Amino acid sequence: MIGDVPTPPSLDVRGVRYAYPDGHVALHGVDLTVPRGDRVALLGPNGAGKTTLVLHLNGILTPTAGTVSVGGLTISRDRGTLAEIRRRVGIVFQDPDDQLFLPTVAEDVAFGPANLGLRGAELAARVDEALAAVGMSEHRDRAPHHLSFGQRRRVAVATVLAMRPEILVLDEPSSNLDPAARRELAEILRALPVTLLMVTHDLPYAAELCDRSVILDAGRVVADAPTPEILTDEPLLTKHRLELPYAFNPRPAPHP
Ligand SMILES: Nc1ncnc2c1ncn2[C@@H]1O[C@H](COP(=O)(O)OP(=O)(O)OP(=O)(O)O)[C@@H](O)[C@H]1O
Repeated sequence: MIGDVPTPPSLDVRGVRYAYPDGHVALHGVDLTVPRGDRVALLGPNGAGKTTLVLHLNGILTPTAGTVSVGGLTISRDRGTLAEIRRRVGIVFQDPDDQLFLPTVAEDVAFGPANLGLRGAELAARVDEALAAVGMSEHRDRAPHHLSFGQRRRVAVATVLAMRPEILVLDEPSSNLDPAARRELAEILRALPVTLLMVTHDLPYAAELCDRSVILDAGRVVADAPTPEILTDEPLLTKHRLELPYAFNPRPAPHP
């Protein structure tokens, strides 16, 4: 019966190994499953392989061994499959200016769904929905380069949301934001009803947004546990060059 078919995970990475052309092995058999609706932080020191893993999630890199599936669809070099994977995996890169290149905010947000063939009212609805989700509706007719960095990052998130992705992948979403913009973005991300994988060095951000954290080090998953458990394991953090800011409490008291 159709009702009994289990929902495939949003992301299923199985035994992914990757060697760069110069022979450097950046991933040594990574397994990572993210069920639909989960929010996972991907932590790890510089050079751990986080970016290399992210570049596998929409087929920019092809694993030397292993598989990556998104919502049950396994990535292959087939053009139709790759196009569908790129719709399903919304990656927000660290520099919003890599994702914004049209004269207005609304045009940038419309670009992806228009490429999917959406037009007219359907396209307009996608743009409205994505801009509303990141609180940027009133800036729709402005030039992206006239916005603040924090606003540009929110628009970059909207360009990806407009594709209605299966999973939203964020690379260092809190980097270069001032404290207010950092908090505003956290509130926006918390309210989004999407599966989320967030690469970050900002451990309090992981604690705020993700129930679960995974540590990658030297191309291997070395920990995968509830975020409060990871952030209170000082030997684990030290071993993998992760540091909490002074006076941060990873287990805040519940609200009365
Ligand atoms: N094009 C490349 N050719 C060869 N080796 C590379 C290439 N890109 C990255 N590497 C190496 O692969 C390893 C993983 O790099 P990666 O950028 O994925 O790490 P990261 O965890 O994202 O680091 P960071 O936190 O600094 O962004 C590193 O040892 C890096 O030097």
